[in-house]
Amino acid sequence: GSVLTHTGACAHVASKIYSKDLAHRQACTMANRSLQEEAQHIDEELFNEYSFSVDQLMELAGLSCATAHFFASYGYPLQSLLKSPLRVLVICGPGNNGGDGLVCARHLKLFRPNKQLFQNLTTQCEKMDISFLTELPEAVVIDEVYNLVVDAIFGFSFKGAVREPFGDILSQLKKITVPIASVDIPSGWDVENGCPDGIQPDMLISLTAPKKAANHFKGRYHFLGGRFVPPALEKKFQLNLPPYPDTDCVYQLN
Ligand SMILES: NC(=O)C1=CN([C@@H]2O[C@H](COP(=O)(O)OP(=O)(O)OC[C@H]3O[C@@H](n4cnc5c(N)ncnc54)[C@H](OP(=O)(O)O)[C@@H]3O)[C@@H](O)[C@H]2O)[C@@H](O)CC1
Ligand SMILES: [K+]
Repeated sequence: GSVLTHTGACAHVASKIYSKDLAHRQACTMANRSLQEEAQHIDEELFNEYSFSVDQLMELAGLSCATAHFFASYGYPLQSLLKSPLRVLVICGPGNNGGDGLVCARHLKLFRPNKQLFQNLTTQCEKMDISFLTELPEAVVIDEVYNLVVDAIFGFSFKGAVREPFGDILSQLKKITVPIASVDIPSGWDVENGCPDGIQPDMLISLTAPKKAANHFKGRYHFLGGRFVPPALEKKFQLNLPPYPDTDCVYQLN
């Protein structure tokens, strides 16, 4: 796998009960406050009230993403992944969504920003011989070399018009034909309203709970990951999370 960072992975039918719950939750939430705010409130409570550290949650989030890609290899039959060996390009943005991408890359291999956390994640990737790119290859090169692109550029804190160099990166991603797997939210999408002209990933791994923009997701695989929400927090925010089976850290929604 390769990682591109910038400064700064099956049952097929979604659980009908869960879909209803999701619709119910979204109806409730829309009446109260925006889901971008809700995601940020849940994030704050996990850290402040429940004493989790960002490293802990990021590790679980990244592991969910890597596991979702593994499950999806059943959805993307290996023979359909013509390029051999399997190569995954993980594109990491400047925030915690990018951190999830770095963890995902490490788990997939069995990741450079300034913060110590990202430096540590980068060291862990380098020690596993995961190569780092400083520039995004041309769309034709990505199509030729990689089987899958992991989009870990922006998560729930993205807002406003996309700033460079990310606008250019997202434009390139709109031209590729290899499937894109987006971590938490397709990058560049408005967290609530989506983005009809934006990238259209084939897979979405929602973390903690699907964000409102997930209603606009048209790809084939939607997973929920991040099995770390304490029951009291789930109840408070009426998340109605589905029952993760056994020890699974991802749940396929569709
Ligand atoms: N419990 C949880 O919830 C967990 C959450 N986790 C993960 O964290 C993610 C949220 O992470 P996050 O809050 O660090 O922000 P994220 O979305 O990565 O991006 C912020 C960066 O983007 C930039 N930026 C923003 N808008 C921009 C624009 N228009 N154009 C260009 N740049 C723009 C912004 O720059 P700034 O505006 O600050 O200058 C900043 O650098 C969440 O989705 C999930 O994946 C898990 O790790 C663990 C558990
Ligand atoms: K993303």
